[in-house]
Amino acid sequence: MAARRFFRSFKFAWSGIKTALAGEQNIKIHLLISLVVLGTAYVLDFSVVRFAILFIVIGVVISLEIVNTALERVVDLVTEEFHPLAKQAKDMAAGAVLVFSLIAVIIGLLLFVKPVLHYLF
Ligand SMILES: Nc1ncnc2c1ncn2[C@@H]1O[C@H](COP(=O)(O)OP(=O)(O)OP(=O)(O)O)[C@@H](O)[C@H]1O
Repeated sequence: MAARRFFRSFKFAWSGIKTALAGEQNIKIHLLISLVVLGTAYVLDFSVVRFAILFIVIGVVISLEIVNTALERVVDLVTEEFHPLAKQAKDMAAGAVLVFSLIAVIIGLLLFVKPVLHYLF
């Protein structure tokens, strides 16, 4: 019973990921960039710890994008009229994505600048 409930929840979660991917260009772009970043890390012979950091950052960025998309859907469900609270909710969710995206860029620079320079020169 518990296992069946777990697999049902997993199916719904997987369906949510597919819906977000189908409807959101941003998430597709994030996935593409993530693959390029992981490929580059492989070429640069990154350590396990560096790969783990990359996976955490990629996971958080994509998860935040999905939560942001879910929140946009809920706001649109509540009102299609202009409402200051709808604006605040959407803008704050977008702000959360932006905050972590900036952190991700800083982490990326910290991880990649030295190895890339070492690889090139
Ligand atoms: N019902 C609303 N009332 C007031 N402002 C809104 C409303 N819906 C959207 N907005 C404003 O317009 C902006 C764009 O809204 P939209 O729904 O297109 O989201 P988006 O951030 O562009 O999403 P997407 O990632 O799908 O492009 C929001 O960030 C918000 O500032």
